Amino acid sequence: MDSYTINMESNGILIFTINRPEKRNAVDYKVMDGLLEAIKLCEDDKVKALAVTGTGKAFCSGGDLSIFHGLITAEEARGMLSKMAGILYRLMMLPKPTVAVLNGTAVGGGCELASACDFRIAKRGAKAGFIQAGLGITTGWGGGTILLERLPAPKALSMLADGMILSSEELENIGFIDRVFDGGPANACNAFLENILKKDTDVLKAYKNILIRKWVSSSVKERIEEEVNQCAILWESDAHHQKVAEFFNKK
Ligand SMILES: CC[C@@H](C(=O)O)C(=O)SCCNC(=O)CCNC(=O)[C@H](O)C(C)(C)COP(=O)(O)OP(=O)(O)OC[C@H]1O[C@@H](n2cnc3c(N)ncnc32)[C@H](O)[C@@H]1OP(=O)(O)O
Repeated sequence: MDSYTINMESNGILIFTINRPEKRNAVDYKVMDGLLEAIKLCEDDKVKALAVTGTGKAFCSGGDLSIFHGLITAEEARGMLSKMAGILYRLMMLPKPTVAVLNGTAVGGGCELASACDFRIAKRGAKAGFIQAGLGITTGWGGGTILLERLPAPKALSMLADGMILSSEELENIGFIDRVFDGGPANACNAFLENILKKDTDVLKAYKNILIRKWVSSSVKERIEEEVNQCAILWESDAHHQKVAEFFNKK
């Protein structure tokens, strides 16, 4: 089974779907490469917007712990964190509208992936939370820096530091989710983007470029690199490795 699919819809939406439902769509290196492939495909003028979603009952459960648990030292973790942070930076800076379609649960790095998109819509009943703090680390893919660009600081900081998993309605109240939908993710995504898709691609790019210029001038890239380093240092702590071991021992 492929770890991801990429589909071009006739209305101009390129849909990237993580297809690892048996691991709740955890991100491994193949998924990272798939995201890069989708970002590259967005250079085509036919693509007006990018949607990111997941198969099954989860959107994304963050990094694949069965693989990344093997990264012990800060140096080992830094390579993986830095790779995904670079991808999320490119996703954030994509000069086209992007939407994360939360078909279900998003935790940890799954929330970082969602944050890197311009918009987030969630199926009613979906839950999401930046659970990293409870694992003895911070966000390590740049998601903390990105979230602080999306939400007012107190809201972003409470999501990050509380590390709570919130309901779709709570996430909408806090401003993390732009719309809660009922029914299928594909229809919801089309409906959410309907008016945007009617506009000229150059207009959409111009608006996105206003944001991109702001992020470049406020050194988002450098701030993300600092976040990666900070997380790498916490990663090698016994507290972190113990928490991950506890997740697997719960079975
Ligand atoms: C590493 C990068 C870092 C960052 O920088 O942000 C992070 O992402 S830290 C966060 C890492 N993620 C987690 O800690 C989440 C772990 N998963 C869960 O808490 C739960 O699975 C869930 C996402 C809330 C879903 O719960 P539920 O629907 O009840 O499913 P199960 O728990 O029974 O899981 C089913 C199946 O999937 C495997 N699984 C789930 N998440 C991951 C993961 N992140 N990595 C690897 N495998 C994962 C889980 O082990 C189960 O497998 P089986 O027992 O073999 O069926």
